[in-house]
Amino acid sequence: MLEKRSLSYSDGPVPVPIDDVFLVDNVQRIRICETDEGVKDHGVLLFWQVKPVVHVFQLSEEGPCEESSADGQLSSFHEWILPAKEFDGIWESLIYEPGLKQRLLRYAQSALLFTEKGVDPFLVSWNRIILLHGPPGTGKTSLCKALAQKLSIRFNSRYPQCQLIEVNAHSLFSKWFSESGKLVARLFEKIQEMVEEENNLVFVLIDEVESLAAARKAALSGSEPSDSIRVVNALLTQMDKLKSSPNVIIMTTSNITAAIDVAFVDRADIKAYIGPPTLHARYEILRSCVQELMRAGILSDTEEPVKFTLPNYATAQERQVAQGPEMEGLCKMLLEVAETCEGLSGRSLRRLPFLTHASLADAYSCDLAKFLCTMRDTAKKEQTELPD
Ligand SMILES: Nc1ncnc2c1ncn2[C@@H]1O[C@H](COP(=O)(O)OP(=O)(O)OP(=O)(O)O)[C@@H](O)[C@H]1O
Repeated sequence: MLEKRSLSYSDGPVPVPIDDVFLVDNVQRIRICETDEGVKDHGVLLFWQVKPVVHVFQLSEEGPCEESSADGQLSSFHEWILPAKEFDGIWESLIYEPGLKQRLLRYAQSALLFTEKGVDPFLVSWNRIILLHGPPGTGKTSLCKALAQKLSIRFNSRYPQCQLIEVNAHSLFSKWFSESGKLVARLFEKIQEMVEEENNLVFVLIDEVESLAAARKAALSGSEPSDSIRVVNALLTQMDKLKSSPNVIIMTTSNITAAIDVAFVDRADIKAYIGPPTLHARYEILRSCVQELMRAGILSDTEEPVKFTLPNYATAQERQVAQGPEMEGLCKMLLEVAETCEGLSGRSLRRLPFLTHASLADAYSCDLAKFLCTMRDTAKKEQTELPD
């Protein structure tokens, strides 16, 4: 398709060409990604200057498989077959400062490549452990899932099967430590089983990893039974054991870095701070929300969904909006809302358009300018409710 049609492409979806029967019959959608890096200053590369890499995949619709303990009380982990339908589109929906997502992706790719090529770990060491930390609601868990999904697609010729095991550390260390020991053992037995199959790529996501530290500290202060410390140690040892398996990547998240077990932080190769969204990210997050409300026909006076696209941050910032003064006004308002939202998390931003809509007097007819005005007021209200 790329060779036949002489068109230029940028990152984003490409409609499946209706004149290509084979594609129409077999392909649901096509997306171009990561062209930005090779192209400087909005330049265009010719076809012979690029080497396109095509990944074809089918999403699994199986859903999560839940593992609960013998008494059925605690659910210790969820298992997903990747690429999963549920994680489709998360990568694109997460907006951070330029380069962050790429850095994580490249790191994981290098880690898998080093193992694949048999680099001696005594000479060059790497751990395949990622730690994302930062305030709540900044998309850490989603980013881990999106990264796993992306890698499962990128590496599907080497690893035709891919799984994500999502463990909630808090549930592992919650109440009964004697029970926790068994949970950890069972969990890692299961992971080990998967890892032994060399065509399997396994991602282990441990959320709220700071509860490890809490458990160890409580044990040291004597307020918890001493086997809690054994549980933490067991987990660390098991993680070390997994290190020798080439086909596993451990991803962890935490809301507070200071509290994470030092022994653990040290093991992580990449420690990325995921902070509250910058102005650029806030504008883009809100723009994608507004765009979706227009697509769904919620933001329009007429029955027809609105078809125009709001300009991106760079264009809005430079005030070079080509579509005329009305659009320039809308951009300015959206920028103002984004400025007002300073300090709000990505999660609150994605909720803001909903709260705005709920506070409208007439929910069935709302034009964009009025909506943006109300959104600014709602954002101010949300701001005042932020903790100090
Ligand atoms: N930078 C961002 N860009 C786009 N959406 C975001 C961003 N940050 C957060 N979100 C939205 O917030 C939601 C919550 O994210 P997620 O649960 O992954 O955050 P978290 O950092 O793991 O939170 P917590 O620490 O409270 O578990 C996501 O589904 C996403 O829609």
